[in-house]
Amino acid sequence: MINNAEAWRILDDADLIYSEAEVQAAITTLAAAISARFKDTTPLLLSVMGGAVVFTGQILPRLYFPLDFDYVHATRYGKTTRGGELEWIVGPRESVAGRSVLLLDDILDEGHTLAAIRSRLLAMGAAEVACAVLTEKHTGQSKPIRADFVGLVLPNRYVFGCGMDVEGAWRNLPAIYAMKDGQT
Ligand SMILES: O=P(O)(O)OC[C@H]1O[C@H](OP(=O)(O)OP(=O)(O)O)[C@H](O)[C@@H]1O
Ligand SMILES: Nc1nc2[nH]cnc2c(=O)[nH]1
Repeated sequence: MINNAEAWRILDDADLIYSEAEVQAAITTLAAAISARFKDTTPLLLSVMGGAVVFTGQILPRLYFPLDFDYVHATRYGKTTRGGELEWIVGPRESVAGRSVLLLDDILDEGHTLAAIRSRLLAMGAAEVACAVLTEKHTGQSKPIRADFVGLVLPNRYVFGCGMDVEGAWRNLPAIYAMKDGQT
């Protein structure tokens, strides 16, 4: 992880993209839409660790339907700002077979992470896989997956806060920031 002084310098130089109040409003709106869709279903919610930890903890108490909860852990950015091969740390359990699954993640960027997780779940027999993301980045490129629920749209910059890290740091921030251009 980056050192303390470097982490503070990155935050000092960053631009605020969404305030804590804007993030909370988006999560409330998302929770209402997801609750309307799943109220008769009892889906399995799968949180994609580690970036989804904040989004998951904040949206779960706002969801108003019976649900099962579990997680998968996969990463393709590691401590860098560029995506690579997806590394599985904890895969889905066999019990996904036959289930209606809702994936929760912090960000849909190029889409490779959620596309790979979705494919694996379907190969394991999941009945359907939907995706809810706190944020989606406008990359200007086509993506291998579309999210069913998107909270906030992001510019094409490396962002952090609300579960998203910059070189391991700042997942804990309640707002969303973009790194100064040229720092990635
Ligand atoms: O749409 P993509 O371009 O595939 O990127 C999205 C993924 O990138 C981040 O995970 P990361 O690999 O950084 O691991 P983390 O969850 O531990 O931060 C984020 O949590 C998403 O899962
Ligand atoms: N922290 C962080 N993780 C990501 N994963 C994919 N895109 C991003 C991003 O902009 N920031």
